Amino acid sequence: MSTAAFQTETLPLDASLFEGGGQVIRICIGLRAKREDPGLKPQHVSGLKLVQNIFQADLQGGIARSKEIYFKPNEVNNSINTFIADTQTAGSITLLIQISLPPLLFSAPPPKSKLFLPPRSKKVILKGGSAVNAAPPIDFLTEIFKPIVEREFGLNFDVSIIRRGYYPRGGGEVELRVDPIVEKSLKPSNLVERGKIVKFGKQIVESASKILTEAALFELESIQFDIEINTERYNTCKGSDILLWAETSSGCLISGHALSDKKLSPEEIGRRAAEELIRNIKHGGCVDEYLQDQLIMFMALAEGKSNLVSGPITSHTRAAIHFVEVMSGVKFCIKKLDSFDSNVQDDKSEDGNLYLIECEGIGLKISKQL
Ligand SMILES: Nc1ncnc2c1ncn2[C@@H]1O[C@H](COP(=O)(O)OP(=O)(O)OP(=O)(O)O)[C@@H](O)[C@H]1O
Repeated sequence: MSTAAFQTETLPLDASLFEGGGQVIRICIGLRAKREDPGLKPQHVSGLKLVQNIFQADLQGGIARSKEIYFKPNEVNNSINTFIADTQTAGSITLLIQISLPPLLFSAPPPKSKLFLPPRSKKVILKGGSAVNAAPPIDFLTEIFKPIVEREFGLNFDVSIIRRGYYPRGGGEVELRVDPIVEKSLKPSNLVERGKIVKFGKQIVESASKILTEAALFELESIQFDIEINTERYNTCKGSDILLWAETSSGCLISGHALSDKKLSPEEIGRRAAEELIRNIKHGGCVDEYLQDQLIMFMALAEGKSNLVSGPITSHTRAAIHFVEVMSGVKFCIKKLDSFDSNVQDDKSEDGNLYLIECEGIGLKISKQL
């Protein structure tokens, strides 16, 4: 494997820097420290164990509440094609996907002969919560993250939702199937043009209420309403959530989400999702406040220069940039854009807080061993 600038020596990492959350573990198998309840949560342990299995890694301290871990990856375990990760709780399934997707993309053994056979896809069965607080809901993964990373970076994976599951019971199940990439790198992304909104979409999982949807749509009327709305609706008796998104003429997808909460009325939940979407539309960037940090690792792994125009830089993005830089040697540059009118078109940034995030990726590649 061409590991370019990737670290091969033992690297001590201080996971209390920046956001200091589970995101740090997912990026570089570090630790979450700057939290009210520091140490590993069960869902982080499940993620670590999954990656430990993929890499046949040496893992020490991989237990709940641990404040220090040692992780040393070895060869990819190519004798297993289906891995299983079960949070045993309503731990987020999508955060398990966040930790396992990059390693699975580069998990194929290097081809040994000139005769090139595509590697078999890897499957992971994931169990836990499909929409939980402070994590991507599964619909964000399928409707926003997947189409953007597949198009921008040239990778492929499939996600099948077998069952949805909510806090506190969990019980959700998702199958992830990843096509490992061999003999090529990820291509660099170029998300700089926001374009005009051409479509709104919404995905609703609800146990009872139509009010939730109506409230969200009412809120959306304040921005624009003469466009097609694509609705998907699912019924489940375990919980509800709503994902709204806007699609633009240049192919950007921008989301707003809210989860059911006993303390909130359905109107309030619908309104929150719409407010989040409107906030993310108004800044004029090409991604919402969540996709922003989720693209950083792929930008660093791709071959060549990636550009991303986004709204205000989140603390998750700053954390992702810091740890990705430490692990890969890639340098990110963030420039404030004073005027980017030609790219913002009808949706001008409210406060001019548009930023360009750039980096020259390392072009990680699994190459032939001849
Ligand atoms: N509504 C949402 N839509 C899409 N992505 C989301 C949403 N809410 C949170 N995320 C993403 O979930 C990830 C959360 O990372 P974070 O480190 O905060 O989580 P964590 O593992 O639960 O850690 P901790 O428990 O320490 O907070 C980030 O990548 C963030 O962008």
